[in-house]
Amino acid sequence: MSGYLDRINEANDIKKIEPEAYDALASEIRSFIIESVSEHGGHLASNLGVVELTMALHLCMDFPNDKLIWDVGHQAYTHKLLTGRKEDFSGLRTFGGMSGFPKHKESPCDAFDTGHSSTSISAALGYARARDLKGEDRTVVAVIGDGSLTGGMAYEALNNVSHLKSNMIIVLNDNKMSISENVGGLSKHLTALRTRESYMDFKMDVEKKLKQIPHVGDSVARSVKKSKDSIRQLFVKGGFFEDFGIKYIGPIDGHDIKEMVRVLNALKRLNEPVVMHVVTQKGRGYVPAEQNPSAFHGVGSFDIATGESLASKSLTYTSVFSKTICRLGKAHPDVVTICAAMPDGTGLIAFKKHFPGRFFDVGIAEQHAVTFAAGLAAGGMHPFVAVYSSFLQRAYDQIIHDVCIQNLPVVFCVDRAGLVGADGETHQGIFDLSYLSMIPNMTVCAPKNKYELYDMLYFAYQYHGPIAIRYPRGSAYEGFKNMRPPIEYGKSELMFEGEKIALVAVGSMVQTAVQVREKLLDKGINATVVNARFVCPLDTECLDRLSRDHQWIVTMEENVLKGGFGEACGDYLLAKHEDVRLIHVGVPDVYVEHGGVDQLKKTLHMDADSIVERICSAMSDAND
Ligand SMILES: Cc1ncc(C[n+]2csc(CCOP(=O)(O)OP(=O)(O)O)c2C)c(N)n1
Ligand SMILES: CC(=O)[C@@H](O)[C@H](O)COP(=O)(O)O
Ligand SMILES: [Mg+2]
Repeated sequence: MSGYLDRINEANDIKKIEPEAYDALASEIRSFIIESVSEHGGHLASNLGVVELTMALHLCMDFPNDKLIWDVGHQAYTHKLLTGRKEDFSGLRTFGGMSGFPKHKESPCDAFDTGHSSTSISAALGYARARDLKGEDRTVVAVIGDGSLTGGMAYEALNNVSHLKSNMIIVLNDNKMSISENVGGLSKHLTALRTRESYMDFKMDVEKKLKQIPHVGDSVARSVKKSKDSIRQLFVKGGFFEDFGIKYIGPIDGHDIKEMVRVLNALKRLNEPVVMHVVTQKGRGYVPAEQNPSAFHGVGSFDIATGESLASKSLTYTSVFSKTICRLGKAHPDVVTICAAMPDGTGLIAFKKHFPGRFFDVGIAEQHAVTFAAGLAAGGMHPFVAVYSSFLQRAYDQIIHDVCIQNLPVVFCVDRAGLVGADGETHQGIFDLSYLSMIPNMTVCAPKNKYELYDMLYFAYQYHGPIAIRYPRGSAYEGFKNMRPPIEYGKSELMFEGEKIALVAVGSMVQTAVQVREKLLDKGINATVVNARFVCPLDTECLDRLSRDHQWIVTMEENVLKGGFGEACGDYLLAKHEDVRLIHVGVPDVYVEHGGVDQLKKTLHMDADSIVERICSAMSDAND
């Protein structure tokens, strides 16, 4: 390998690389990304697809003055490499190491932090307008994928872009894929744009027409005006964007650096917004990812030679949900399922296979997913919306306005609830207990193990109102198989009866509570353990009983403390039982960065050892 990548130590260094070496640099970048991701895990296929596009953008932009905003941000690895962060890949997505997403605090070249989809056009428009208002000179570019363009926010932004007419470039990175197959009318429209005859005409014509654009010389204003007319000839008429009032150019080969550089340099001189449609191949340069981009969208460590995962395979809560929802679907023809572009991640892919007519992937459109579910429920179906906790944040008003006020029977299957690990602060599912349990008519519950998830899903089908079941990413706990009393609405489960200290835990923290109990037993303390099961409504009868028999009540949840289970218990108990002493274990008032879940729990003092230490020290303080 000739070490072109080694010559890139900071932003803009790519401009020193001779054009004949661009292909070699691209292939070095690909090898580097494949190696890093094979070790640490990460978003492989999307990153491999945008190597040339990122190089072209870096050749035309001046960092950090110019602003490049990546939608979702899962495809920014080449951008990180080209802005001097090669060494940081040794800590990619690990605790204290480099994030897998753009982070302004990591580099001034990361203009805007992302993680959730469809925000880039709004943010870029904000940057462009701020530039105009302040009289600054900078290029602003948003890069949005075809999947992310299914999100409603993108259209709200395009509507505003069309109105404000600020100078900005929207690069539409079309790889014909979301995480899974892209869906819907937009996807069909992009296919039409890609395949219409003018694409070939455009490719043949582009060089000739660009040559007609005069160089920006002494009189910038005059030549810009002239060049605008020439550039205008390149735009293709009649597509969605044109109809929306925004210029459209493309489709352009997203692996042809020189062509993209020529077009970008021309577009920079325009004084209005433009969509540049590039076509890329997801997973390019790594055969297993090219063949199965969905499987290599987000991966754990894997063997480069075979593409086989090296991560240990265990039964996940997602797969328990997946199997259970299929059983429910078979038994009950009114069961319908909805996901927002996550059929694989949520485990609905099996339901789709068995009941294609009752499965709906609505694209990256959580808001629509929830109101669509409300409509289905109003129309007599029983919808199960499977969604990640952090993405459900998008649909807050829809949960209240469309589901809960009407008390409709929608089941929210909230996956990735709690700490998710390597994706970090944008993806931690640590707010749902707070944001859901404050809504009137909403029921919120969390299973302690795989059996309880099964039982809760069946319970949710019988229950006729809005109900959320939240469960974590990763392995399903298989312990306490024999502790399986039937689910009773709003009732907790007494698992171990002790004295003095009661540990009242939610979902994933039940396992930790039992570990705490064992460690306390070693110290001669026999603590009670209660599995809360329901966060909303609270089992106040149980809380009354516990506060009569115990001096300490320790609440435990994988959720922010603010507005969470502990706070709700505290509000109830302190009003009624003045003597009871409370300890609340949960996520403090901070954003939790990326890292292994166990490591994060230690750092947040949510692991069994830290909790025991805290209990012992609180007890000894109280005795002093
Ligand atoms: C609000 C929200 N919902 C879901 C996701 C999960 N997600 C991350 S990337 C992605 C697909 C994006 O597709 P596209 O924009 O085409 O990018 P590609 O991966 O194809 O490069 C999805 C659904 C998310 N990040 N944010
Ligand atoms: C970028 C993004 O939002 C998704 O790809 C997410 O990283 C998937 O997370 P899981 O790995 O938990 O499915
Ligand atoms: Mg895509």
